[in-house]
Amino acid sequence: MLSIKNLHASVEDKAILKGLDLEVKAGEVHAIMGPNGSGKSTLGNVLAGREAYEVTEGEVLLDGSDLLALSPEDRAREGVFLAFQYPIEIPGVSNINFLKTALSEIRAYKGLPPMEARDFLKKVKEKQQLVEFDAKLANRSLNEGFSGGEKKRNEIFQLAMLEPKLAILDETDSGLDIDALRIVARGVNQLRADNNAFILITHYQRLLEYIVPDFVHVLYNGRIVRSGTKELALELEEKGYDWIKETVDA
Ligand SMILES: Nc1ncnc2c1ncn2[C@@H]1O[C@H](COP(=O)(O)OP(=O)(O)OP(=O)(O)O)[C@@H](O)[C@H]1O
Repeated sequence: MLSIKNLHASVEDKAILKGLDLEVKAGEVHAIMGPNGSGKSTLGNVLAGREAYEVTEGEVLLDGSDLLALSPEDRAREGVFLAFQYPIEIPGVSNINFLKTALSEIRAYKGLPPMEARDFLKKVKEKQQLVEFDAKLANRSLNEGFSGGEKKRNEIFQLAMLEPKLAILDETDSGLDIDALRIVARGVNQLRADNNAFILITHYQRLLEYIVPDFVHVLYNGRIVRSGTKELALELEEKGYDWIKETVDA
């Protein structure tokens, strides 16, 4: 599904990603861990196509097509979803209207007409139940005044509604409490399927107790320097990152 080869990217002329390789297949969940400042969020931002991030070398293919050639909007239409650490608030735009517009955009891109109102509402109900999302939140303005946990719930609800091919969840922030972690975990577990993939950026071994990833990668100094299974996350928890830095820097 996603193939990243020798990716180099800079922010304000500072090289952050320095030859990153990553292969993600459909049906897989990959966790990306690594010390502060190693480039984890930068990777998410580069994949989503955010402006400040300049790719200087390498390629990213999504189902064999050049992802980097697409605008951020078209990446989203192609099914790439990036959940930010701090989702924006849009007063005056209800969650439901936002999702209706987003879904119509995705369908139009695929040459499909907008969903019938009845079908859309059925889908809203079904997905609300699936991810246990409060109907009252769905009708409020997008993220306005939402608590951290409610924003997380909303993020998972958006995921459920938009059914992206590739979801990148940046959960780096230490402000997530245990409930928010559980919300994210439950949602991801419900939505995991053979035709989608997840990249979870996280500092938490704890999150990975709830979502068992197929692979764990350590990003250090702009490259993936170690990959393994969930045992690698346990090892990191126990030993910290210094042993990895020592082997890489040696
Ligand atoms: N928009 C930006 N402007 C300037 N510098 C940036 C920007 N985005 C990232 N950087 C810099 O790039 C480096 C990598 O940041 P990034 O957020 O990707 O690391 P991270 O691995 O996610 O870190 P953390 O674990 O602390 O969240 C940092 O030195 C950061 O200051």
